[in-house]
Amino acid sequence: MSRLMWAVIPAAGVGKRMLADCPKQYLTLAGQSILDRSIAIFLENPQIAGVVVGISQGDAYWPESNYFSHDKVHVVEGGKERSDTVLNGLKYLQSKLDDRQQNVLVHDAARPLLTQQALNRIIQHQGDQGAILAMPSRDTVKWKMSDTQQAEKTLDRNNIWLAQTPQKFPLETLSCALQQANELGIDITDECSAMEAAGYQPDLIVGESSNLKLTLPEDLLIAEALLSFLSSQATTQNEFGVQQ
Ligand SMILES: Nc1ccn([C@@H]2O[C@H](COP(=O)(O)OP(=O)(O)OP(=O)(O)O)[C@@H](O)[C@H]2O)c(=O)n1
Ligand SMILES: C[C@](O)(CO)[C@H](O)COP(=O)(O)O
Repeated sequence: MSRLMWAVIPAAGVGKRMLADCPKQYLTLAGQSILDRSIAIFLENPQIAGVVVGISQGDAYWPESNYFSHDKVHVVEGGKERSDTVLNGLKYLQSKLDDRQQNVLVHDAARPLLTQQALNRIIQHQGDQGAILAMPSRDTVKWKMSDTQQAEKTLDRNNIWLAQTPQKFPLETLSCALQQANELGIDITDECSAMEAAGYQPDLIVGESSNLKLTLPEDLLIAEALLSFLSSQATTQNEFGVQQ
């Protein structure tokens, strides 16, 4: 039997673009907080050992979570940037795990609609340079001129993939790649960027368009609709997506 996997969930952002009166991970979707939904997805998967959540210092909302004192949920302090929060989570795992090169998953708290099918796809993926969930672009993609609001060219969309989470990498390699990117001042918005900068070529696994990152106020409305769509699908499909 393969070893159980750890997940790091960065949840220390302020959600500026959401324009809400609390950090967006504490807004509720059908009665449950976005953060609790994200944590629950991992705890419900039998291949997950535990979850490390990055929480801001003095976060007054976290104690209200259903997972505040759950034995499989461990908390680390959030950092200034998302990558700093992730690094804190990785450092915690490095101090806890014997095999420091075991694969770990990193997933945004702000993506509460990840399905078990997509999570299983990335957990089961075999490959030595890591992997991420991503979606092929379905739009025509323009490259904008740097100085004006004009199109300079059209990119080949076959080569454009939009990054999602979870992203899966060997613990020590990812930690080194993130630290190196920090030291070199490279702008890192996901783990894969750090790995690319360190010379790796992670695999792209097809994600799901429903695995939305809740960023803007209107995303909440879309998420409510997707949630009810996914719930109706779940009652008619098994974990392999087969109609029952
Ligand atoms: N210093 C930070 C910044 C972000 N995050 C987390 O990283 C994920 C993805 O980031 P994003 O969607 O950009 O969240 P925010 O930074 O909160 O949003 P905004 O940029 O609108 O402020 C979120 O789960 C967020 O809580 C984090 O743990 N630590
Ligand atoms: C990691 C991520 O979710 C991949 O899409 C994303 O990079 C998070 O940060 P963003 O820069 O706010 O999209």
